[in-house]
Formats: sequence, structure tokens, C-alpha cells
Amino acid sequence: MKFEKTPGWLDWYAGPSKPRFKLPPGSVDAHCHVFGPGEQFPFAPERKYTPCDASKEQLFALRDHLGFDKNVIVQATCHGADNRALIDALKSSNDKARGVVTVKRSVNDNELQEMNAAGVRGVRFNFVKRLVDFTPKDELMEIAARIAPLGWHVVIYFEAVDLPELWDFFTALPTTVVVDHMGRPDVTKPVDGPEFELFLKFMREHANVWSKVSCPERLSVSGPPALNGEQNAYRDVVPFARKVVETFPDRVLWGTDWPHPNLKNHMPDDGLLVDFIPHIATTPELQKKLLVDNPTRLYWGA
Ligand SMILES: O=C(O)c1cc(C(=O)O)oc(=O)c1
Repeated sequence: MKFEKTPGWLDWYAGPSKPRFKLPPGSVDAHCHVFGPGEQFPFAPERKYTPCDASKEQLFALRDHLGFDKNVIVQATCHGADNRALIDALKSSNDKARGVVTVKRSVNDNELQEMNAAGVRGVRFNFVKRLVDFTPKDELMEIAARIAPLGWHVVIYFEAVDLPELWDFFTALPTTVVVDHMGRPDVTKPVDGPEFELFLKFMREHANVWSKVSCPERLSVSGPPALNGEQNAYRDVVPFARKVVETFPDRVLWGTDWPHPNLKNHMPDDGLLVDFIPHIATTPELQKKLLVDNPTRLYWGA
């Protein structure tokens, strides 16, 4: 099937620079996606956007170019609960990729077992209203109970303003819980203000909660963007991500978020995005935990 991209869609950055920051051996890009290709793996009818293609080959080429060893591929909402593109990527990764899927209540145990064998280790629950239609919480809780015995975890994506309303649901989840993009803080508010403090409290009081300190390119308001050799990109996000890394060094993950769906004003150079890492994980010890030890433990069980 031929797909028309959403008007104004920004394609991923071709020809990214080589990062100056040398990733430690065994580093994992713990949040990235594949899109289609649409002709082979059609986008879901219920999707809220139609992206450009971003294939497994292109993702693996980026991994090698940037110096990552492995990927965690997260089901993107444009594929709904049809995980075929993701599973196909996992199967051709030579054990160098794990996956996080989206499933419906109707998924059966055989299907879950097959996904597990392919390298799936989690399900994603999405509460960002511009991306998905509402799914009742009892349905999500039923899915969480079904995947818990497999040792899988739940990835949650939500906006900071919605955390109070979602708190009881999140804290009742029976698995490890991984928050996408720090729960999307409003970085124009103070890092020690009540909104971000609630997020820190969520992590402090619940030892099963982890966070991806990813997506400065999405959260940043004043930049500057990771373009044209910028070595101090997204300065306004640094205090937030650094606070999470330093407070919870054993429960943080980092990912490129390639191919960066739904960005509106620029598309980052992924090489320069990697150069953001030493600003938020400032010592070799913190960098190794963030990039190697934590994701390897969670996704490869080591
Ligand atoms: O903020 C977003 O637009 C976004 C979308 C998706 C997705 O469509 O799955 O995933 C992300 O990690 C971020």
C-alpha cells in the first residue's frame, strides 16, 4: 500500500555526524522505532500520523554509525497493535535488539510466547492524547497481569500534567515500570518545582519505576537544537535529565528516539544527540550504568 505522509512531516536526518562522545562498549540505544516500510508493513488504520519509512536496515546502520552495540525497539503508535515490523526487525537483529510491543486484551498466550522468543520484553501503554485513543484502565491492568509472569515490564508514556490522575493506576502495576522521556516535564518550569518533584517522588517511593532520560529534542523549548556542530544542545533540558540520572543511577535508560516522530521545528543530527549524553551523565561510572549496565540487565537479563 502507498502512504501519504502527514503534511509537514520531518524525515529523519540523513548523514548524521560521528559523535565526539565515545560510547562505552556494549552501549544500548534503549528507545528507537521502525516505521514500515509501509509497502511491506502497512501503518495501522487507527493511526494519528503517517510517517516516512524508517526500516530495520536503516536503524541498524545508524546503530553502527553512532557506536551503539544494541537497540531496544519500541512499538510506535502509527503501527497500532500490529507488531509485525518490530518483530521482523528483532528476528533479523542477530540478538542485538529487544522489543516493546503494544497488544490488545485479545492477545493469546501463544502469541505472547512467540513474541517472547523473538526478543520482546515489555508492553507499552500510551496516555498521550494526540497519539492514541483511550483504552480503559481495567483492560490495561489485565494485560499487565498477563505479561508479568513472562518477566516483562510495562513502558508508560504520558504528559507531566496527567501524572496526578494516573498515579493510582501506575503505582498498582505489578511489574517494573519504565517511563518514556521523563514523563515529559515542562522544562520552562523550575526543576525543583512541584511538577517535577511529583515525578521524582514517583520514582523515589516506587523502586520498580525506571525512567528514560531521552528526547531532549522534544522537551526543549529554548534549545539550541542538535544541528550544525552544536556541542551544548538542549541546555534547558539538562538540569532535569541530570537530576534523574544522579538521583536514580541504577534505574535510567537512554535512547535516540530515532526516527523522531512528530517533531515540528527541526530534526536533530543523531550524532550531536549522542553528544548530549555526557552533559547529563557526567562521569564514566554514570555513563556505563545509563548506557550499558541498566539496559543490559533489563533487556538481556545480565
Ligand atoms: O511524542 C511523540 O510524538 C512520540 C510518538 C511515539 C509513537 O508514536 O509511538 O513515540 C514516542 O516515543 C514519541
